[in-house]
Amino acid sequence: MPVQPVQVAVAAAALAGKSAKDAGKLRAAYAAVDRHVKDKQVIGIGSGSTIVFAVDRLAERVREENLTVQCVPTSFQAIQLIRQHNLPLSDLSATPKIDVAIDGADEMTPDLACIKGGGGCLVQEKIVAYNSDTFVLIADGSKESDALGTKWTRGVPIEVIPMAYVPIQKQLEGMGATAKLRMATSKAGPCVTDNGNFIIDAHFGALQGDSLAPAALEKTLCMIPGVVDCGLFVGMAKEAFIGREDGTVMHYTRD
Ligand SMILES: O=C[C@H](O)[C@H](O)[C@H](O)COP(=O)(O)O
Repeated sequence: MPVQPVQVAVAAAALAGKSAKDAGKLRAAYAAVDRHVKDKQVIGIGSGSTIVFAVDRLAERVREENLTVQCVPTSFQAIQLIRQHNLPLSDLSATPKIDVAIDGADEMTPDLACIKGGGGCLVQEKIVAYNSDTFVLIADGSKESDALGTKWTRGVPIEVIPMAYVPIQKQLEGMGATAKLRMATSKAGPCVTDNGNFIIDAHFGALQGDSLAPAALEKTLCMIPGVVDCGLFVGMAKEAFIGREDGTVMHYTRD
């Protein structure tokens, strides 16, 4: 897969006080917004910490260039970000065809397969990505990986219907995974998603080999009754911008 460095113009003030990791997220986010956002587009807004920088830059460009855009959120967090920046909020009913969706990733391989859902948002993210002409990942350099499951070892997030979580957990354990029900922080009990479901984090080790290859595992997991979707996104992203700690931004493209 082609990968090459790209130039990104970022004002020094935007980087002031940021850690090298956050600066990497910011540069990646700015690179994606600057290359992909155009007037009159419908834009999918992802979730997580990296997308915050993308929405900042999007709002700046909308103000400065007087752009007209529609923003389709992938989570409640994204709705809040869109509203806080006074950007036009849309949804898939009003604007079912998205021009470009931009979103973060927890781990990504050079073929742009990735694990998502570390922040509990994956189902709406996958729907928005699927309905986009172009799905673009943004991340800092810690997310680059040769094999999924080797850097992000908390497990593949799997969103499940609450009444089915125990049999699904047992099935995942039978497949050799360490499968944990994700618990909430600052609330007693399980983490409840924006869709009212639970998340099981299933760690299988490196996702390699016939049955554990990301594409095969994604299909297997999504076939289990009670599974709504999983955080494996394979063959979806067309491009990724990765901001490394040395200040470079690498641009991955998939043929
Ligand atoms: O559930 C969260 C989403 O999938 C995020 O896009 C993913 O976890 C990456 O988040 P961050 O940008 O904070 O690394």
